[in-house]
Amino acid sequence: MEQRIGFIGIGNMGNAILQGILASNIVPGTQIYVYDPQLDKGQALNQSYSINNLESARDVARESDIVFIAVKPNIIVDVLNDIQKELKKNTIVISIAAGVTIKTIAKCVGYEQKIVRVMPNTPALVNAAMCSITPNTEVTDEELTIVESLLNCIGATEIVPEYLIDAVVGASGSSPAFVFMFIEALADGAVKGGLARKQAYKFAAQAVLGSAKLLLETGKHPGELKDMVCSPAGTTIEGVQMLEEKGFRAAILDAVEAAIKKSKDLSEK
Ligand SMILES: NC(=O)C1=CN([C@@H]2O[C@H](COP(=O)(O)OP(=O)(O)OC[C@H]3O[C@@H](n4cnc5c(N)ncnc54)[C@H](O)[C@@H]3O)[C@@H](O)[C@H]2O)C=CC1
Ligand SMILES: O=C(O)[C@@H]1CCC=N1
Repeated sequence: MEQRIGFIGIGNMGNAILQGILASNIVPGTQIYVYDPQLDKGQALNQSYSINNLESARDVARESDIVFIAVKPNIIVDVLNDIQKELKKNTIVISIAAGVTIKTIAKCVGYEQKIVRVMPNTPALVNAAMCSITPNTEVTDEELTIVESLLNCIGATEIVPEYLIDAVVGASGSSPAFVFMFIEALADGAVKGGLARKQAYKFAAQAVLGSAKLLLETGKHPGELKDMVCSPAGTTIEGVQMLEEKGFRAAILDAVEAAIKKSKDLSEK
């Protein structure tokens, strides 16, 4: 890929995307420009890849053809206003901020600028992200394909219209936190049953990982896969009944709905 890629903010998510792109070798480190105030100026970052650690967000914007803005939502407007004059006509601005709309971004960088909203999740740190991608009308199909191939370096992608990003937040942006709570609870139960804590996390996490893989790879309905585990008069159906009694499905549905609502509220601010 010949484009120069910028990163403004390389915390959890920015760094995960950066590492995925570096590991995939689709862009050489010499074509990557980063700025994060938490890095010392000139600090060697990924020395073996020779990436460029610049002194300001503006410097990154000036050098880049595609720039990832991976700062917290509360400062993104300031960052966009700061870099706006440095963007070229064809620079693609990619925001991963939750609750910051394309309109808000366009107000800062101009309505003719190419803008893409992406909603990733923390499994990006282990190349297992799920990212939604939403381009504005200035982005061509060819440019969208380039953005997709960059994000495919950290996991799977789907293109969605902007009004569905809030639902993506509920389904995959925020949901890793819910899944970790589930794994923690599974392990607590196993510890109660006598398993050592460390082994309990391994059994619980591998069961979640394997179940997700089984669903994705077979394409079967989750209900059918659940039924495959429930032997007549067996152990599992006892647990299933307990989850139904305690309102497990309703609790998850409510949690996702709450995350979606918050995402919508943030977007409307
Ligand atoms: N953490 C998550 O699960 C997800 C986060 N996001 C979005 O990703 C964005 C980043 O979140 P995280 O990586 O979790 O946060 P983080 O706090 O780990 O990273 C933000 C980085 O921005 C840097 N920064 C602060 N001011 C800056 C400036 N003026 N210029 C350049 N860099 C600056 C900070 O030093 C920090 O390293 C947020 O907008 C969030 O909404 C989206 C999906 C999932
Ligand atoms: O909690 C948040 O606001 C971010 C966005 C999606 C996941 N984490």
